[in-house]
Amino acid sequence: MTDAKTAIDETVKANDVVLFMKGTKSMPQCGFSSRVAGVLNFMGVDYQDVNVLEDETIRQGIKDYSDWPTIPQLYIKGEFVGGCDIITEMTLSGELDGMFDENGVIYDKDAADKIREANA
Ligand SMILES: N[C@@H](CCC(=O)N[C@@H](CS)C(=O)NCC(=O)O)C(=O)O
Repeated sequence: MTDAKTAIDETVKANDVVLFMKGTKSMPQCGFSSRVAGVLNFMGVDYQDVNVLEDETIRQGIKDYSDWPTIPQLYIKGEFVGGCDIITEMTLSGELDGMFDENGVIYDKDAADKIREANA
């Protein structure tokens, strides 16, 4: 295993929810990352953010790890869930709530409903 793959593997296994993003959860540096972090922040999810702009090997490594060409990338319990488009759709459909429920991830259901109401 490469160093990057090992580091990614350890991170997604050690944290229930991980967002590989450009920038940080408090200061995203890309609109796509900002959107996903914004959803998770608004829903009060406790997640680990990984700023790929700080490490080129992680930036490339995460694309190889998931075989997905772009960032952001959200992982729940070690499994790749999706990027910005997928997470946006899953938020609006309620599928993300279901995935959090199934995996015991704590989040604010009212906040999730508010996002859906605002986008109805
Ligand atoms: N449609 C994508 C949008 C994300 C995207 O296009 N990301 C680009 C620009 S931030 C990217 O990661 N490019 C490769 C790179 O910058 O390493 C999604 O749903 O996540």
